[in-house]
Amino acid sequence: MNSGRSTEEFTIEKRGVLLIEDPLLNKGTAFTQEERVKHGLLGLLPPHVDTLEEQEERAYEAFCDFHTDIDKHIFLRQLQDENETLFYRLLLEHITEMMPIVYTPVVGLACQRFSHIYRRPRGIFISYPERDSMDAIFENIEHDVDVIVVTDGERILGLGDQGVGGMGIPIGKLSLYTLCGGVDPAKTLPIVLDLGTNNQERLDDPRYIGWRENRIKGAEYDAFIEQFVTAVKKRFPHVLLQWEDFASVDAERIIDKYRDDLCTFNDDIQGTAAVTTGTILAAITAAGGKLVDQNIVMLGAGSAGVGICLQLKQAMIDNGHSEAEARSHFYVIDRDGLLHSGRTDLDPLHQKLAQSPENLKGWDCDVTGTISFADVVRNSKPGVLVGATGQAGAFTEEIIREMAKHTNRPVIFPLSNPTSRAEAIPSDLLKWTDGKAVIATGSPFDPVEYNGVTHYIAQCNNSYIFPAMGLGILASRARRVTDSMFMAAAFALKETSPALKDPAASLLPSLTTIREVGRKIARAVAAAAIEAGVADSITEEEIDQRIEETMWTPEY
Ligand SMILES: NC(=O)c1ccc[n+]([C@@H]2O[C@H](COP(=O)([O-])OP(=O)(O)OC[C@H]3O[C@@H](n4cnc5c(N)ncnc54)[C@H](O)[C@@H]3O)[C@@H](O)[C@H]2O)c1
Ligand SMILES: O=C(O)C[C@H](O)C(=O)O
Ligand SMILES: [Mn+2]
Repeated sequence: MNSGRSTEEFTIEKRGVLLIEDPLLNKGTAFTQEERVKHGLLGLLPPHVDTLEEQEERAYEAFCDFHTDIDKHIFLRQLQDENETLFYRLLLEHITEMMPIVYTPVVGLACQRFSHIYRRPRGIFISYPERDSMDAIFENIEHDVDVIVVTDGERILGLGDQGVGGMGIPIGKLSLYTLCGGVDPAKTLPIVLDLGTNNQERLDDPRYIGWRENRIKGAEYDAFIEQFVTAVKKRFPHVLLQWEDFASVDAERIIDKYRDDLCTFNDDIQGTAAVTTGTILAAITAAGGKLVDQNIVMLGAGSAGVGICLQLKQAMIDNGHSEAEARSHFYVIDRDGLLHSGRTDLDPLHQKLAQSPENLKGWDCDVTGTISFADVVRNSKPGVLVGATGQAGAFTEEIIREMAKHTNRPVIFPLSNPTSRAEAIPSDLLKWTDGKAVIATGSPFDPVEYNGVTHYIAQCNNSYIFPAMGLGILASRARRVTDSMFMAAAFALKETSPALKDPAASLLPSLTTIREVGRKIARAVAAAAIEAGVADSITEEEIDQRIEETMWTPEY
């Protein structure tokens, strides 16, 4: 196991104040007397020598003294910038309480308030006017990097364009790479591409610390991305590059262009698809059903919605169904209603999910024009309903009651983040379905009591996938990221579902077991990478050994 890092290795160069100011090396009050003498720390620290446990207890006490989520977030981010070992130890001890503070939903607020709560830099900022200095920017990063998460800040959760404030997302996602996937924090790099913002509130804010211009789009945008990918490949040829929270049209174009060019994936498309496929499979299996017997309604046809449906469709095809047969089970709805082949406005990607007119015969509405969400639910009688719209309240009482009329265990996933953007809240869904709904949400929700029964709400968030994906990729040294690796991750996740053993349990395992779940998914991902020929062949034992070697644990 890769635990802590040896002070010996690093302190050759860093002594005294510089050592204490490096969050990757700092131990604060836990530097031993011997280390204090050796590394020029005498007098720079109070006399008592703490253990990591004592430091963690003090930090937790301080955390509890903050009463708002944003203050708690600021405290934890500061701790991360002071002492990463302590930060991760604290998070591991209190993962259920603290993950929502460093990640979804509070990270959304932190992005909105980024320019106001800013303390010190982390990662790299590449702004449009500095586009010709990318190589110089990367040269300023002196350490090895295994994983980059990059955003351009245009679609931050369901909160829209946050410009440079989007940096909160790569920082939060990489914290989870370490917390959940055991990736060494010293080998991670958050990046924001600052191509301006069209958010007028940010542009008008005197505190805004991004490039104060409207967004660059079109050919200039594509040229900038090309420069970025070229610079990444030059400086870190083997890095895993994760794209996060780009506007749908850019997200899809970018991943299509670069997926065979370096080790890369888009989390909103592929990570979300895998977690949702795994969770839906768990829900259906727990209810004794089969995927191919389900009609699936997807509200929202952006990165997440399309990614999810394409992976589920592939899972049906892998199970022996024809493409047309598999497609007939999906009812995907965008702002203009159901995607169907009678529509002339569908791009090639959406055409892959368009319903054929034959399948709409006998519907009680006009099927030649706009077919609404209500029309679709009433006529298709879905067993599964997923929301990825970013629109709070999009799952109305009327529609949910209609769905519940036709199925015993309606599977309902309002996946939009943060909490304020959920398509419906679990307590309403249980009320409207008289306790029958099987629920998973994108943001965390407390368990709900309904008629004396406690319902545990799974958090169907790509956080169950991307950290484990990273671990599997690093352990197998995969050179590319294939769809088959995401399919393997989805099936491995499904196998960890507590609901498979106890239908009353949550669909997804508790966060307290996340590192164990991550190991299982990583094993499956590594095996799939070898199978796909994008990693060199090694035995299962070697995979396990590499996973343990890669896993970093917060210890001094
Ligand atoms: N739980 C997770 O792991 C997870 C992962 C990715 C995205 N998300 C969430 O999903 C939401 C969407 O993300 P995305 O990347 O797909 O964004 P996106 O902008 O690519 O897609 C949203 C789509 O929803 C459509 N839409 C909006 N309102 C609608 C309505 N009333 N009816 C039908 N369609 C409507 C939009 O036209 C757009 O196509 C966000 O809130 C995001 O936070 C959750
Ligand atoms: O960030 C999250 O919580 C999940 C997802 O990537 C999103 O964009 O909503
Ligand atoms: Mn995202």
